[in-house]
Amino acid sequence: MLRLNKVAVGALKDISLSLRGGECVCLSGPSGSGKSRLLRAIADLDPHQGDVELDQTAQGRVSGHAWRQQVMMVPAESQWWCETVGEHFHSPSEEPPDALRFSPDVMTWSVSRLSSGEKQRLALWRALARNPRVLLLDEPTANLDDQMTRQVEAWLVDQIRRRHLIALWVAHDQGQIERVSDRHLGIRGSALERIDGSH
Ligand SMILES: Nc1ncnc2c1ncn2[C@@H]1O[C@H](COP(=O)(O)OP(=O)(O)OP(=O)(O)O)[C@@H](O)[C@H]1O
Repeated sequence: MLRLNKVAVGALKDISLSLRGGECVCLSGPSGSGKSRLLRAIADLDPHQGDVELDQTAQGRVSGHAWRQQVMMVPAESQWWCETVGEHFHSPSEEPPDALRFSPDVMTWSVSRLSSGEKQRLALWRALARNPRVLLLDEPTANLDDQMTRQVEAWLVDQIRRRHLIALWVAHDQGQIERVSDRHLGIRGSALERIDGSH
């Protein structure tokens, strides 16, 4: 269980929330309303007020590095710091999941050739390959076409269910939110509200 207790970051105040394993919670809100900042605060990448706790371990009790091994954020723009794709994985011999539609030699690819959509799919795989407890997804399909979006959505939801991951997923597209979310929270001013019609 991931718990936020009275978290305040940027314009958001008093955010209290519990997220369970295997549950996919979508977060929406106007541009600039603070979605990415909230994810960064949960990942201990931005300073904030209030408490964040994972399975009774408070964020402040472990190093940022150790926290982020469990609480993995996949930002909208992924970072790549080595020359080849495989150097970013602990097990470069791993086969790419079918849903991501890569050829088996993708680990040998140079990062410089990657399209934005390839980077996005690889960043998702890289995050899951590290076996986190929590996935913080910032518009994970923003660079993908409709068909690939559906495939990646289905793959992510399946991974979230099977691995019992805690997932907070920033999304703008109402259709996507309806397809993937168990719960839909929207930013309204400084607060989070449950959006009507979420199941
Ligand atoms: N480190 C920071 N210090 C001060 N202000 C920041 C910082 N990071 C972001 N902001 C500001 O906080 C606000 C929220 O930014 P954030 O990136 O969280 O928005 P968002 O809801 O994710 O928007 P979008 O949908 O456009 O990606 C913006 O006005 C942004 O300029």
